[in-house]
Amino acid sequence: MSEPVIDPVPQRSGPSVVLPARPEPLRIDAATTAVIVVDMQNAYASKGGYVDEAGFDVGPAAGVIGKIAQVLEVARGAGMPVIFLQNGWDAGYVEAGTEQSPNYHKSNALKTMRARPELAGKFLARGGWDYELVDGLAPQDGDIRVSKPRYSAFFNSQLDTILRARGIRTLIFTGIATNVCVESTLRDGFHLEYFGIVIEDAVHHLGPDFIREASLYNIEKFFGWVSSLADFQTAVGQLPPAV
Ligand SMILES: NC(=O)N/C=C\C(=O)O
Repeated sequence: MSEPVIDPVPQRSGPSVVLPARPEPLRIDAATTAVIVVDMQNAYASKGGYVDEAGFDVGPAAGVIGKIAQVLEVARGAGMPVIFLQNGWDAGYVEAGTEQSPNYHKSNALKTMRARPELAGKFLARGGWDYELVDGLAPQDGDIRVSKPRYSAFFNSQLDTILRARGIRTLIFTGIATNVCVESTLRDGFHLEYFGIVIEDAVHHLGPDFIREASLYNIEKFFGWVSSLADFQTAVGQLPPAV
């Protein structure tokens, strides 16, 4: 490996490994790195969920569930914190905003429910099936769940506090959608001094395929790094098992 290895925590004390990534490899460890599972909810990954009803292709999302499960297996084995994000609002949609909020006008969930009144209250409401995490990615003891009312998990949520309180500096991103909530959260994390690494085969985009390439280019060139499931498994598998 010829590139210089970027080390977010040069003063770290415990064992660490080098994770191959684009444009450079990074040194990571279980104490200062967390896996972020972005919005793996029925809304985004299940037939009959919000994005399916809104006309997006939810089919490929199913394949991402298995990839994310493999990321979580090796991460948990090394004692790396796992944080599940869930996007949505209270059942009365107060948190979704009024016509004075851009969310009211841009959320495809809200627009679809307004256009199809029979779906009112069905999408992204806490307590409902659409808001819940998919069956194939049930949180385990010790995992952390963070709710968020907008695309970026660094606004109006506890994520930044939870990460700082644990000394987390590097975030491993998985989930849906590459080009919306994944990229939004990784970009805001960049501005908050977090090192963001997206696992390119453990994320799925919303929209045409070119938007996936565009989002990964953006992340690689300007906001973070891009790695793969296989490289993550190989690297993190070299860390000592969690006690
Ligand atoms: N999780 C996401 O990337 N969501 C994208 C759109 C939406 O929530 O309306």
